Amino acid sequence: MSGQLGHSGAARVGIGGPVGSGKTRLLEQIIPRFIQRGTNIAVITNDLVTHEDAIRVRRSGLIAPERVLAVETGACPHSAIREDPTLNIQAADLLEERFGPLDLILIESGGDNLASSFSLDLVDFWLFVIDVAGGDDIPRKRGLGVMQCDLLVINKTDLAPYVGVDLARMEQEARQVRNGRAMLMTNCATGNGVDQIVDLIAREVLFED
Ligand SMILES: Nc1nc2c(ncn2[C@@H]2O[C@H](COP(=O)(O)OP(=O)(O)OP(=O)(O)O)[C@@H](O)[C@H]2O)c(=O)[nH]1
Repeated sequence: MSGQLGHSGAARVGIGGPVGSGKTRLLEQIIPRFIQRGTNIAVITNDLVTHEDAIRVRRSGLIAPERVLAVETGACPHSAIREDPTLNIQAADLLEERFGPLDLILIESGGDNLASSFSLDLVDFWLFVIDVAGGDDIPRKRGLGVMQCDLLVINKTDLAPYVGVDLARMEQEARQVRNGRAMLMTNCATGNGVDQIVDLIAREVLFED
């Protein structure tokens, strides 16, 4: 990211990745940490034809439910975060109007494939979440999400022994593919590694110390 936001209002951070990699769980881990820091936040979730993720986050009790908006993306989840992000931009503007000045809007994408990415008209910074159980060959496949995101998150590290994944090798291969760009490992079931993600967003996106 350039150090300048491409729009007025809150910083916008996207969370994308394959179905089931742990995007919503990561959101549930991130939200209380930012609230604890005093960051004024709101959330947008994208789902194909339901509002399931938004309902889950609203019910979590982690954030005031009215600060969570759902975008229904229809057939193609990545069109709403990349090709035509109008619905998401409108949702962000609405949250800003209702609760602004906001510091941060977290935008979770619907689960998609390894080629999904966020439009920079929509977000200032985006995370791509893959998981260990999805296979240790995922970084080697050099999908757009893995390559281009601002921060690659490898989640479900706790499952490595159960799915025969050599975590150190997976990490090393991901680092090679990322060519020095940010990458963190997490266990979002327990919250291990999530503090580092929050610190990185605070530093790189919110320009806090
Ligand atoms: N063991 C383990 N389970 C996890 C971890 N992170 C998420 N899960 C579980 O994995 C499942 C999928 O997590 P979600 O957060 O719903 O995944 P998602 O990426 O939001 O899924 P979609 O929205 O359907 O794309 C849930 O049962 C989570 O509780 C982790 O680090 N370790």
